[in-house]
Amino acid sequence: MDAPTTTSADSGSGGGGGWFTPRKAPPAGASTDQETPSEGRKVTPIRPVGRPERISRDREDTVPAQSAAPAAEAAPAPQYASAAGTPPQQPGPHATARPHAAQQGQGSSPAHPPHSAPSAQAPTAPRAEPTPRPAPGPEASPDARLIRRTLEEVGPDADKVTSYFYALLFVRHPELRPLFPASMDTQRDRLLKALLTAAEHADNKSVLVPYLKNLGRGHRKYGTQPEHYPAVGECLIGALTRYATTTWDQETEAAWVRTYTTISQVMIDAAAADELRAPAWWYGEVVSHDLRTSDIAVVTVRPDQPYPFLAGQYTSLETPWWPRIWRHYSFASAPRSDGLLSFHVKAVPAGWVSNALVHRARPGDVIRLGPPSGSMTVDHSSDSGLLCLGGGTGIAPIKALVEDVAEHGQRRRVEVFYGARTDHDLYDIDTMLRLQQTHPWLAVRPIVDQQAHLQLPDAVREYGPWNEYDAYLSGPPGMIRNGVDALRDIGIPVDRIRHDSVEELVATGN
Ligand SMILES: NC(=O)C1=CN([C@@H]2O[C@H](COP(=O)(O)OP(=O)(O)OC[C@H]3O[C@@H](n4cnc5c(N)ncnc54)[C@H](O)[C@@H]3O)[C@@H](O)[C@H]2O)C=CC1
Repeated sequence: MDAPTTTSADSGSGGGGGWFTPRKAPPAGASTDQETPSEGRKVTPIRPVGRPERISRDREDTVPAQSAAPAAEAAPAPQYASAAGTPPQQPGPHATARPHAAQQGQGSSPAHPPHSAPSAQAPTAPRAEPTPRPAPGPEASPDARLIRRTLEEVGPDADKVTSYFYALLFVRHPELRPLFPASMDTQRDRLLKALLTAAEHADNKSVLVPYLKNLGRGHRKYGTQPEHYPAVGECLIGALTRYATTTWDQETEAAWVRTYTTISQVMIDAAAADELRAPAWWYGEVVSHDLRTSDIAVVTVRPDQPYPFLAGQYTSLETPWWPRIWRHYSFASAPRSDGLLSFHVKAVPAGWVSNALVHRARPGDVIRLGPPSGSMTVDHSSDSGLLCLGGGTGIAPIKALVEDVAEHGQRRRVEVFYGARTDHDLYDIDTMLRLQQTHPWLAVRPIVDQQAHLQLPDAVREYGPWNEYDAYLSGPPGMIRNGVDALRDIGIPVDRIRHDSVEELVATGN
């Protein structure tokens, strides 16, 4: 599924001098346009580069409840937490728990941005728990060591670096500002964070390259073009120059330029290869909207063209009411013969997209879909059982996995633990029990916190043995974190534990 990209690991590595110049011209006719089914293509707001595909699912970034429009600069608190404490993860919204990884400033501080720049004090990325930065090992390359030294210095000023970076970007390249969401609060540090994370792991090519390819492909929907990358890189260096005052020197700058050049080339190549075979986005017309509880809806859409994906994967959605704000949701069904796609959406307090999808979307509305992503998929060459933990709306991809096993006609044991806080929150239990009735190899066990007096992961310990099972976890970050611990405790090897990556490449040690 990966694009046959050139990773260009050494592109631009001939020295820290020149800036990266995109190898490929922007694809001819590759417009950033969007079309509505009836209106033809029109210009789509784009986002230049570098938002990590952080899984937010229905736990999306939020906006102050009173905001009528996403214009305020006050930052909402994104809710998706990092999986600190879990093993390093493969980048991508799904990861196994395998313990692997997962500016031409030239010393001069750029001019201060005007005060209208994004506030430095606003909360930025989800940082539910700090993830310690891995110390550069003795085998770290000289560039990696310099980069980590910079990151260590700017770490305490992360918010300021973020604000300064965007201020620079928008002051120096005002033409890029309309390409970002009107309010930058929910997303503003994703770009920088992705770049810094990638740079930090520059030595770990086996993890980094797939991560960047995915990032590059995912950025097609924003309309990212190769010529945006130098602008971003320039401002990245500008921001680092300003805040890494004691460690920044020519050598460090050269290391950053080389690393950023490599990062951007991998992303550009991946996007270009993807362009040959898939659209940058799909339109999806809402064909049904089933309000299951006061805050959970099952939304089914019909894509405007075939949408290939695998059970267990997820996509990103943009509603017409909040342009350029994308949120991730898992496919709640295996691919269907009628091509329809379903999503389970929980409206979270002050969540922009989730509230729109739950409370506003109606049949006939048209949303946009990004490409499918994630690798929490079933290995059909194996006959191991599947132990699935689905917490809350995290049951959505688990249901898709069950359907996938059913369609492949195998008789593998599938044990689903469906966790919820109250009975009422088991909004999809009827579907799951129907599946259980149909398939003798399937067991579904609802675990309600209030009744069981224990949380979902602990309930699993009371059953088993699980040593012949592959484990799949889907739900809130805390559940995944505790679930991984619980499953490892009961002897499931970490390379058989699969779950959505709560934050790529940020887990300890990757
Ligand atoms: N909608 C979708 O397509 C998908 C959503 N998700 C994620 O699933 C989550 C669903 O949220 P809600 O429905 O509000 O779930 P919730 O907060 O009500 O929790 C659901 C279950 O997880 C357990 N749990 C929660 N925190 C735990 C912890 N710290 N340790 C152990 N167990 C814990 C609870 O006991 C409960 O059984 C969101 O974070 C969402 O991002 C994940 C994959 C797909």
